[in-house]
Amino acid sequence: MSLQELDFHGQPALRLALSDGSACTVALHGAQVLSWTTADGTERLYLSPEAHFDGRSAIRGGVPVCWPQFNQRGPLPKHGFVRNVAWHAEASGGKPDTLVLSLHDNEATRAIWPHAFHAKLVVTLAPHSLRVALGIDNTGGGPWPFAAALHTYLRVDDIAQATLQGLQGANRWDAVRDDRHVDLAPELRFGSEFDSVYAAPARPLHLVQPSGTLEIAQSASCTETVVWNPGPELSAKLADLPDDGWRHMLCVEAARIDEQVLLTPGGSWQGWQQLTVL
Ligand SMILES: O=P(O)(O)OC[C@H]1O[C@@H](O)[C@H](O)[C@@H](O)[C@@H]1O
Repeated sequence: MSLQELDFHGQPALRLALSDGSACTVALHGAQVLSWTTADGTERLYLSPEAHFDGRSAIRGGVPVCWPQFNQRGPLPKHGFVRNVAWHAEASGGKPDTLVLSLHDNEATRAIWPHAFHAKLVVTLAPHSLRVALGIDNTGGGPWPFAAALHTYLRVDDIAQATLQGLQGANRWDAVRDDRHVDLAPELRFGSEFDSVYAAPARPLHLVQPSGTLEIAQSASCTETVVWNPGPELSAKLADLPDDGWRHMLCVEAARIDEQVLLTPGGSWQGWQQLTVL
């Protein structure tokens, strides 16, 4: 087990490694997990080779934390502001397999969103799994609502050969077509822009590829699962993604969107996503 501070493309980051050889790297900027490798050396997360590491922009890849707003559903910057600011490393309370990052409201956050909060991201590494948990405390004097998402970019060998299973029967809002329906497909395949918000099923999803299967579980407090792949046209338009980036990634996000959380003073909320290599 080892914990190392490092410079990752000019950004301060922490790297946690287990004795079996698995490791994860988390940037303080956005408390963003940027890499997760299992003992066999396989990278499980997608990080764009054209991502911006300027200490302001959201980093394209890994696990961006979207809070307190999802996407453009509100007046705040897209996906909220915590992915655009530096968090702090905290002691992990004697848990050597865990990284803890923390963000308290400050002058800069209150200029964007006038509320007192403490956000905590707890990243727990095990030989075949990675768990990312977002905790939110209301440290102010009044209640406020929020949405949230752990916007995970999963690395895929070839999107044409990947399927996502477990969403059959789930209510879906297809954002590309602005269409609501129950998804009847036994498995999802990808080839063009895919952007949908699903009512999260109770059971984990499976990302199935010829090289193996990844199980994706999330807390019941995350009531939606977002599935996003930009496809070739949007990929070509996104400055921080290579034109063929869409072939190597699939975002499967543990989210809380439609019914926002209303957190009262002193109240706490937690949401998590767990990835397990089967
Ligand atoms: O480019 P951003 O701000 O990181 O957002 C990426 C995507 O994030 C997804 O969660 C949304 O469903 C998409 O609509 C959005 O395009």
